[in-house]
Amino acid sequence: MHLPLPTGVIDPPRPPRLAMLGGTFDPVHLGHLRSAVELLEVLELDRVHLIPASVPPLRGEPRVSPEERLLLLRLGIGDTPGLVADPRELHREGPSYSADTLASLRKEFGVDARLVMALGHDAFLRLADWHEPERLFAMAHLVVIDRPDHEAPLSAALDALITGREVDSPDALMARPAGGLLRLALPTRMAISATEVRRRLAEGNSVRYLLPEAVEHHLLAHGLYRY
Ligand SMILES: Nc1ncnc2c1ncn2[C@@H]1O[C@H](COP(=O)(O)OP(=O)(O)OP(=O)(O)O)[C@@H](O)[C@H]1O
Ligand SMILES: O=C(O)c1ccc[n+]([C@@H]2O[C@H](COP(=O)([O-])O)[C@@H](O)[C@H]2O)c1
Repeated sequence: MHLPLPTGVIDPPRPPRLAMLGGTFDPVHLGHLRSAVELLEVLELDRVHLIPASVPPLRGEPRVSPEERLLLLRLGIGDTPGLVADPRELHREGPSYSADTLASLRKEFGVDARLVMALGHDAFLRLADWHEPERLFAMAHLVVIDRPDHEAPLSAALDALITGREVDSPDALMARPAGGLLRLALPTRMAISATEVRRRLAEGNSVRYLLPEAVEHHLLAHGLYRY
C-alpha cells in the first residue's frame, strides 16, 4: 500500500538580506570588522558590504586617498566569509551620499531584498543633517550599533525622523524590506576609533591588536598616518 505524498505548500525562497556598513575607514580597524561579522550573525544576513566613502559628506578630507582606504579595507577583510569590500562610492563624483548608495544597492538586489544600513551611535546622532534622510528609510532599515565610547541623547529633529519606526527584534525588522529602525548592542562592544589609531601612529606608538595585522603591516611599511 502506498502512503499519500505530502501535499504541503513549498516555502517561497527567502529574499536576499544584506547590510551596508559605510565609513570613512581612515583606516579600517577591528571595531568595524568585528561589528560587521556580528551583524552578519545577529541579523542572519547573506552579506555585509563595507563601503568606503570617496568624499565623506560631513567631515573634512580624509588623511588617505579613497583608493588606499579601499586597499586597507580589502587587506583587513581578507577571506572573511560574508564580508565584501564594495567600491561603488569610488565610482561617483561629489559627496558620497548614503541615499545614492542605498538606491544603487536596492536597484541591484531588488524590491524584496531586506536592505539594512548599519551605523554606529555616533554617526546616527547626526542623521537629521544627512542628505535626504527620509529617503534612507524608503530604501533601507537602519540598524544603530551601540558604541561604548559614544553615548549622547537624541536631538528633537532626530527624534521626529525616527518616530514610529523603531522595532525591538531582528525578526520584526526582517519582516519587511525597509523602513524600520533597530538599536543593537552587539555581543562585542569595542572602544576603538580611527581617530585613536591615527593619533597613535602619529606619536609612533603601537597599534597592534587594534587593526588586522595585514592592515598594520601595510600602514607601517608605507609610513601612512605617520605625520
Ligand atoms: N568601534 C566601533 N564599534 C562600532 N561601530 C563603529 C566603531 N567604530 C566605527 N564604527 C562605525 O562604523 C562606521 C564607519 O566609521 P568611521 O569610518 O567613521 O570610523 P571611526 O572610528 O568612527 O572614525 P573616526 O575616529 O575617524 O571618526 C560609522 O557608522 C561608525 O559609527
Ligand atoms: O548621506 C549623507 O548625507 C551622509 C552624511 C554623513 C555620513 N554619511 C555616511 O555615513 C558613514 C559614516 O560616516 P563617517 O563620516 O562617520 O565615517 C559613511 O558611509 C558616510 O558616507 C552619509
